[in-house]
Amino acid sequence: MALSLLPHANVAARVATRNHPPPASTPTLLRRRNPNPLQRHSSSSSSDAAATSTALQCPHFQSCSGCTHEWNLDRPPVIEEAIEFFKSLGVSDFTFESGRLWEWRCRAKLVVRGTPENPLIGLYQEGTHDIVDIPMCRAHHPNINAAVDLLKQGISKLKVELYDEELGTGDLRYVQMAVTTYNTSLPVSDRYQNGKVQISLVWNSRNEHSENHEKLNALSNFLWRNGGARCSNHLIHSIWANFQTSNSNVIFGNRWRHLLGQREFWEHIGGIDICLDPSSFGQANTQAFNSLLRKLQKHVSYGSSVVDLYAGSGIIGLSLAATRKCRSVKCVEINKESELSFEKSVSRLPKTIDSTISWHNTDASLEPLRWLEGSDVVIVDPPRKGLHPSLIDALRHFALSERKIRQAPDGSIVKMKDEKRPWILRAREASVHVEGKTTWDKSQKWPTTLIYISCGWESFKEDSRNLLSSKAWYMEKAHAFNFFPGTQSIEVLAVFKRGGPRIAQAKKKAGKKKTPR
Ligand SMILES: C[S@@+](CC[C@H](N)C(=O)[O-])C[C@H]1O[C@@H](n2cnc3c(N)ncnc32)[C@H](O)[C@@H]1O
Repeated sequence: MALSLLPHANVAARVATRNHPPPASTPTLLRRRNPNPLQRHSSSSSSDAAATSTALQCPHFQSCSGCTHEWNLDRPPVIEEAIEFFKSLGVSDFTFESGRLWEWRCRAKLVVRGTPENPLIGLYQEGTHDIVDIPMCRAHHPNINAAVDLLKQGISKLKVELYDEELGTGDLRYVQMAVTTYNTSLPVSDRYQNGKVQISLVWNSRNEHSENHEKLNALSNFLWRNGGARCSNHLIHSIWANFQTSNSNVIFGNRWRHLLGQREFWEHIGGIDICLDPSSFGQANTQAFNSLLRKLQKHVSYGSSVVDLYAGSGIIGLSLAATRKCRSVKCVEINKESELSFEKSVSRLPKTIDSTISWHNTDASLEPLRWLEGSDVVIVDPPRKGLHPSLIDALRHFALSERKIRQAPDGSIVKMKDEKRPWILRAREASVHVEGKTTWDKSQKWPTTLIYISCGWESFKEDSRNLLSSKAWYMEKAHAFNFFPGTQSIEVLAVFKRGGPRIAQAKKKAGKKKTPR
C-alpha cells in the first residue's frame, strides 16, 4: 500500500477540505501489519498530527474490502493523476473538494450470513464469498452501525435463520440501511448526527404470504419496539421487506413491502425536498452529493432546457428546475421503480416553478438523439461502466451535423421512421408530465453544454477521449468530490462545450479583447 505523506503544497489544483477530527469514541487502533508512517518517516509533530487527523483508523481495514486507503483520506491518490489528465485536456483550474472523512456513508447494502447465535453483517472479502463482519465501520453513519447491532440482537433472540448460499436455505439474505437527515424540528447543525435509518430486509421468500413470513414480522416488530419512533433511543425511520428467492448475486428481487414506520423517506438536497423509495438509486454520500449539486447549478444558465439522462429519481433535474428556473427538464431513467419517488418529489417543488417537467422510463441508449433534441444542456450520470457507445455516437453526431440541422426543413435530424415497436413508442411518452404555465418557443435546438457526472474514473477518461477526439466538444471545467473517502474512487463533474479547441481559443481571445483595461 502506498503511504504518501507528501505535502499538499506541491499540487497545482485548488483543494478545499472540510475536516472533522475523529470523535473521541473512535478506536485509535493503527494496525501493526501496516507499518505506521509516523514511524517510517522522520516527521515533525505537526505533520504527525496532520497525518493522524486524516487517517482511517478502522479496526476492519484490510480484512474488509470497503476501504483501500488508510492514510490521507482527504486526498485519494487518484487526484494526482486527475490533475495531469485534466491539464492535458487544457483544464488547468481543476478543483477537488473534500468534506466529511468518516461517517459519510448514508446508504449501505450489507450481506447477512453466519448463524443466529453468531450473525455476521458486512461485506465480502475481496474476490471471495467470505463475509467480513464490520460492526465498527468508520465509513458508516454511526446510526447504521447502531441499527446493525440491533438487527444482530433481533436475529439472535428470535433465532432467525440466515441465508446459506450453497444450500439456498435460510431467511435473511441482505440488509440495506439508508439514513435520512431530514428533520425540520431539529437545528440544522444537529440533523446529520440524528439521522434515522430506513431498514430493508431482503427475505428469502416469494412474498409476504410465504410460510416464513411470521419470522419476518417478528423481526421487524423487534426492531421497531427497540428502535422505533416511541423509543427513547429513536433510531429507525422505517422497515421494509424485499422478497428475493433467486440464487444469483442480484441483491434485490422485484417485490417490496413497507412494514413499519413512515412510508415516505425524504431528504433535503440540492435546494429541494427529495423522496427516495428503497428500490430507487440513492447516492451513498449525501453531504458530498449536495456539494456537487451546488457546484453543478453554477454551470447551468437560468431558463435553460435540460435533459437529465440516467436520472434515477430525478434529483439532479428537479434541483435544476427549482434553482435555475429551467423552462423545461426531461429525465430519462431505466428503472421503473424510481417513478413514484420522482412524482412525490415533484409534488413538493415550490409552486412558483414554471417549468415543463417530465420523466421517461426507458433505456437512454435507445434513440439517444430523440432525448437530446430540444435541450440546451444535457446531463449524464451513468453507472460506473460509463456511457453507452450509442449515446457517445449521438453526442458526437449532432454536434458535427450543425449545418445539416440548419438546412433540414423541420430543423431536426431525428429520422421520423414509422416506429411500430410498442416499448419504443411507450418510452417516447412521459410517465410523469407536468406542464409549465408559460408557452415557450419550441423551435429545434441541440445542447451546447454537456455535463458529465461520473463515479467511474477509468470509463470517464475513455468516454472523454472519445467525445473530444471528434473535435465536436471541448472540456471547459472539471471538478472532483471526495464521495468515497478511504477508497481510490472520486466523483467527477466535467463541463463540456460545443466546438473544437480552436473555436474555444478564439472565443477566449475575443473575450479578452472586450475586457476594458
Ligand atoms: C449513478 S446512478 C445516477 C442516478 C441519479 N442521477 C442520481 O444521482 O440519483 C445511474 C442511474 O442510471 C440508471 N441507468 C442504468 N442504465 C441505464 C440506461 N441504459 N438508461 C437509462 N438509465 C439507466 C440506473 O438505474 C441509475 O438510476
